[in-house]
Amino acid sequence: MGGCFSKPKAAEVKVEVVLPEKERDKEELSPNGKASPLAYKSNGTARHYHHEERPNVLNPYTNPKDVVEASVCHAKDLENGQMREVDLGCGKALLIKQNGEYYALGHKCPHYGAPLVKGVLTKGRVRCPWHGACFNIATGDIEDFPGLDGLPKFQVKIEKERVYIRASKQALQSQRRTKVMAKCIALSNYSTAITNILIIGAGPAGLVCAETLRQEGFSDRIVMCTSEKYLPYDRSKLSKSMDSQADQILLRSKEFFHTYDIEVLTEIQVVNVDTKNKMVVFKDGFRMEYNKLLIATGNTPKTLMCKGKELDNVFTIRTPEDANRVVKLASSKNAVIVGASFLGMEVAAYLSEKAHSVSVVELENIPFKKFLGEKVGLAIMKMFENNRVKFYMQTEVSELREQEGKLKEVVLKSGKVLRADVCVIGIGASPTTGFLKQSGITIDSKGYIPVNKMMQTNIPGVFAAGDVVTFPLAFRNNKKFNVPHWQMAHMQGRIAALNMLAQGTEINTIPYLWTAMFGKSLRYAGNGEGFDDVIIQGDIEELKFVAFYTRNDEVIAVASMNYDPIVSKVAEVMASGKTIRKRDVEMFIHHGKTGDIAWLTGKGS
Ligand SMILES: Cc1cc2nc3c(=O)[nH]c(=O)nc-3n(C[C@H](O)[C@H](O)[C@H](O)COP(=O)(O)OP(=O)(O)OC[C@H]3O[C@@H](n4cnc5c(N)ncnc54)[C@H](O)[C@@H]3O)c2cc1C
Ligand code: FES
Repeated sequence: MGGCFSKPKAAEVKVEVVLPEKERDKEELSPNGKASPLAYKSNGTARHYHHEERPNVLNPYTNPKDVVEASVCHAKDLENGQMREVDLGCGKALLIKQNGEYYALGHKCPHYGAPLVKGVLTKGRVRCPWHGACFNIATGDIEDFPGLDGLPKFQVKIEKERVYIRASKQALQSQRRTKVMAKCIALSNYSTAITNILIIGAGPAGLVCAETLRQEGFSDRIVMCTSEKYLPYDRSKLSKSMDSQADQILLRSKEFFHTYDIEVLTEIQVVNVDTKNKMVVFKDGFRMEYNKLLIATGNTPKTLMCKGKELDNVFTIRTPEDANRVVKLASSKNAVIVGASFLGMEVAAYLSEKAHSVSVVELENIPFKKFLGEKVGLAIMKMFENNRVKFYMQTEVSELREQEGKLKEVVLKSGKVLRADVCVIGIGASPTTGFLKQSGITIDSKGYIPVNKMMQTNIPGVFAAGDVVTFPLAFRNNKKFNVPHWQMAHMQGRIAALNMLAQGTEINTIPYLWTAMFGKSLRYAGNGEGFDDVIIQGDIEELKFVAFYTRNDEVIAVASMNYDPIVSKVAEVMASGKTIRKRDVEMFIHHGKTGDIAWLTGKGS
């Protein structure tokens, strides 16, 4: 077993930290029903923080040298509902006016640094134009994902009709704020075998769950385990910047986990979960008892079933090593990608500059046809062909041939033989739930764990989140979907944590996804499963468009390229509970009549 923490001491005391449900409800919710910060003691009682014992937060305004105050504009320069990037001399801030109030926050999205001024301002929050993270304008807190941190919040005052911002220089530089978090106070509990919260999986769902627990003041033991050898990292980069080393894409540093007492056990695989005895069994025989459990084991890439599938130089992309090795092997050589999935196409795009040849083999006749429709799929295919990628469509692999133990050729059912020094398989993935067969946790026919809106499984105290679940998607009439996106895993991890603390919080988010190929990003919000029409605005040939996916009379998803921030706008309308009608979009696009969708009139950039 590897780990962020050294192997813990032997168990001495078993500490019961469960609150009776009734008491929990009373303690954990303030009279107005909102959560308040709690600390949990190891004797099983819960208590609110005393002011002076809240985890250390530096007051940014104590030392005048660390603070800058600047007049940034005239009060009349900003209308209600407007945002503006302002310069304080040693850094910029985002100034917002809403309902007559001014707010100042960090101006860059802490996820990948998008300029939030180009995002979407709605009631009380701003949504990032790139991948849809949302920030509360009054607190800077992150309310929807991706990303882990919130925005720093700055002081604003109006004096003689001028707007002044007072900000910590350090916060202006960092442009991010990690939320106040509790630490573990259950000192006597560091046993090998007992934890309060056990999280299986150290992807975004697991990590956000652990962080949310600490943010909410949970101060008992949290153990997160992963079969990989790294602390949580940004897996979405593996197919977009394939030569990234693991330490360049870590989501949090080792020090972070130490500081907040989140134990991460690496290279350790859970092989069985005994829900009756609240215990998990690891591959090496090690056992650990838990009080509450999160299953966030993601999915496992599918492999080919044909001859030669186990050859060297045949890969699925799951770890930094996979990605790094593919880049090395493909350099000036022949690469074959099987499956025109998001992953396969991102890999093909990345390798097209490095490899001698890149071929994509796909069962369908057009890439992304089911997901994005024919027109968008064809336009993307053309972009690939213009970049030297060759497609072999409506066929599949019949054999992978070797020479001296290494891949040499990919033989297609169509009879075509492709020279191949490396082959990447991107034909989908299945939920990693095989180890749960004996657990009593319900698994559906496709291997997913069905959960309710609170991420609860059929077993009390056992939660599941991320790629491994199906859950009721509120905006699609609570039909159960599996949504294997980076954003969704974050949100579900958060909801699971809140409900481990009995906060009764239901998931209500709009799925948001992105992909990047040849320096162009495609953004997507909603859930287009079963769409029956696509309405496109813009220039699809130039890849500057927005596509609305409709079912009956309703817009159920939107995709765009070079048309920001339209997808974030649509996501905000959907998040507000409003239905976007197909006829309104058509009226707007064909006749320029905005009617009910005036929000759409700010065209893309
Ligand atoms: C190459 C690639 C690129 C992607 N790009 C994008 C993108 O651009 N946009 C997007 O929205 N999504 C993208 N995705 C999807 C996104 O990464 C997933 O939706 C997300 O990682 C799911 O998070 P998760 O926490 O559910 O699981 P994962 O991130 O898959 O993590 C699962 C964790 O469980 C652990 N685990 C599994 N089984 C066990 C076991 N038995 N015992 C112990 N530990 C176990 C694993 O080691 C891992 O730590 C991409 C995925 C891949 C593979
Ligand atoms: S840069 Fe803002 S969500 Fe990604």
